[in-house]
Amino acid sequence: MSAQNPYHGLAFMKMHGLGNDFVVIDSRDGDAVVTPELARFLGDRNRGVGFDQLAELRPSDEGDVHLDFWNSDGSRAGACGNATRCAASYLMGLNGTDHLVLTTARGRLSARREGDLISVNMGQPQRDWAEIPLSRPVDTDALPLPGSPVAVGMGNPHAVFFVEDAEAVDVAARGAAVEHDPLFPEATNVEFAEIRARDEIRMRVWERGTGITLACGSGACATAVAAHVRGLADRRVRMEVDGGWLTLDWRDDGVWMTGPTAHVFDGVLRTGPSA
Ligand SMILES: N[C@H](CCC[C@H](N)C(=O)O)C(=O)O
Repeated sequence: MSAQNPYHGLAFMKMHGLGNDFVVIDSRDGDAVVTPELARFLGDRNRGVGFDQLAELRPSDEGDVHLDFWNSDGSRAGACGNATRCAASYLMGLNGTDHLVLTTARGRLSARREGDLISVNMGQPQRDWAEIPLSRPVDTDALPLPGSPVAVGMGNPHAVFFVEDAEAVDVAARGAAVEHDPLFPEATNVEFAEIRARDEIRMRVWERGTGITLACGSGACATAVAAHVRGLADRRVRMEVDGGWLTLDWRDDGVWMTGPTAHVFDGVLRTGPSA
């Protein structure tokens, strides 16, 4: 008989924001447990649980909670807006509060309950964003030209392409081609945005380390920033992603993102990656 797996008994929660789905592990009271192997195991939709990102809750000296994020390929993500909103909703429920402060790799983020929705301030876009000059020879079949992307940092990298018709984009082919382009030394998340009006954008996303997802909160923030920087949209926009609608508002104190969250079920592992 084989020895019991060391992850036997590990409790987790399954949550999503607009179908951007997460496994959330609350490790505030003990040691951190997540490793790249555990992330890959839990992220496997056939042999594990399945998620777009894994979030681990840790104690925080500077806020109510600290969050660490992983992608389903085991890589780390510096930011995850929808998982931040989900974790905030969970903790607000536990604490009986409508406001809290979360710390992540990029710093302190404020979250608020707004009726049924949760808002988080994802901070200011990082100042290294820029128009990317695609001056070197480009394989136009591989990159979604015409139009060079706007690179926006929201604690993680994003390349936002503006397109005439977001539905017509082959997100899997184009996204995968851009994700590991040498322009992006840390690889990149890739957004395809169609401007419908100055206050409405349709966006589809290819996430670094995960692939197509139904929503990407930091990507939605990056898209709103990119659209405003290009002069295409106001600072406050509604955004339709594959999983529903978000509101983005680039204020003086950062980019606020508002939308729904869902806590779907809780589970307990019986097995895990082999030790
Ligand atoms: N779904 C997340 C973003 C994940 C980004 C991740 N794929 C990365 O490697 O940066 C969000 O709601 O912001």
